[in-house]
Amino acid sequence: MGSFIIQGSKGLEGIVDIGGSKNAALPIIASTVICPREYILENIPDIEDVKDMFDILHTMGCKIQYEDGVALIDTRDLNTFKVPEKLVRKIRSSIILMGAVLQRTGNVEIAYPGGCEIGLRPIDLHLKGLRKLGVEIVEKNGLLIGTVKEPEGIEISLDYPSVGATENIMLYAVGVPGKTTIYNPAREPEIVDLQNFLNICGYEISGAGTGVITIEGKNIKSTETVEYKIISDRIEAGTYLSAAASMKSKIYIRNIEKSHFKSITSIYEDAGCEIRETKGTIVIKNSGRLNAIEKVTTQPYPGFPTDMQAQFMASMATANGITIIEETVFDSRFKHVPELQKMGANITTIGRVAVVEGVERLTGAEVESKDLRGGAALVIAALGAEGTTKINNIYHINRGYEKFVTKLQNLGVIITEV
Ligand SMILES: CC(=O)N[C@H]1[C@@H](OP(=O)(O)OP(=O)(O)OC[C@H]2O[C@@H](n3ccc(=O)[nH]c3=O)[C@H](O)[C@@H]2O)O[C@H](CO)[C@@H](O)[C@@H]1O
Ligand SMILES: C=C(OP(=O)(O)O)C(=O)O
Repeated sequence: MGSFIIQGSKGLEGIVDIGGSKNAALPIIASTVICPREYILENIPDIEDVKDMFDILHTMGCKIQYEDGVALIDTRDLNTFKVPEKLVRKIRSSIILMGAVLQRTGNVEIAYPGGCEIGLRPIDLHLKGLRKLGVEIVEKNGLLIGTVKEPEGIEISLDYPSVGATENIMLYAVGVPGKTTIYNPAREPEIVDLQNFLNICGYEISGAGTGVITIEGKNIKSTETVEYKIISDRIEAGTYLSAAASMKSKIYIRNIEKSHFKSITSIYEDAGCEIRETKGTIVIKNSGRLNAIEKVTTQPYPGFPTDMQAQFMASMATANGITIIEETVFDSRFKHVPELQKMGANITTIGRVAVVEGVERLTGAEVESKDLRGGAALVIAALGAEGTTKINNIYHINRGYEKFVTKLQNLGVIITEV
């Protein structure tokens, strides 16, 4: 599964270029199956999850070429409504194919999805939404079998602003006759990107990023090639920001949309970092030990993202004072805590609350990455630790970070992948 070996250092310096957003690219790639045509997608990150999504589409008959961040996808020869089970179980976004394949073929056969093990992660809201839109769904031998029966636009109110459920409903509803309205949808920038992409394809969606999304069902006949550029990854940007903030550093983070991660930058400013923005670039400077933040609670967008909780915790592990971190989005997202403790962090958890008492410095140790962001948190902890850290099981990290080793090396980090 591979390991990173990281030498603790005194600080980061240099420039890092942020790649395309994992959580925007995956549903957009999935949505190319809805309409049989060719697509040219730019800024697709070179990460394991994207490779798995390509494998799924390829297995279903689509043609894919990928080079230098550009994917050419041809979905005209999709030849099945059965989504390959093994691959579906590897990644989270595979479930979005449920809505997309149903819209294309009227049927779907799909397993429960994989992704980070950070809690229960049910898909009841996805299924409830699709059923309301006229899809019959039964479960057989662990597979979900969906058939379009009476498609009709309707009002759907989500009990929770689930990212995946919002996307799945959008992908199916684009071609459902009539008007579908989603109340309390997820408002993440990745949902706005999905709306923008679908509208360029010719569909009619409005309201993404607000509390109501409206979809006018349309039957697209166009075969014209669609070109689209994916937004940059706010969580990747936030991860480099956390890394720089954890030590005496000055780095330039390029290719970002600052408005997408205000909740992250404002917390690091409160902790004592200097953050400036010029067009598309952030300069972050930290000249001393961070100040602890009294309390941070993860929330759906525009709140502080759960996907930054672990990295933030790693920063606060050496801050001056006590930080309380509450995880409200997922029920089991503290698997990095015992690993940080092995490095000398003083963290206590009570249910979904972690109390982090900053220590002067962490020490290198052999630790294990249990999930994507927890793994990134261990890298951040290792950067400022005394001595060498070995992080095992880095598969999880490579699922979501493009050229992680090279980008860190460019910032002066001594890191090798073995
Ligand atoms: C590939 C992708 O885009 N992944 C992101 C997506 O995951 P994902 O789409 O899985 O996250 P959701 O927003 O759906 O989940 C948020 C919460 O809602 C619950 N829930 C969700 C659906 C459902 O049917 N029933 C239910 O109870 C989940 O268990 C969880 O507690 O959004 C999360 C929240 O921002 C991010 O951490 C993930 O990085
Ligand atoms: C939880 C994450 O990913 P996924 O939903 O793909 O497991 C993440 O990106 O932090």
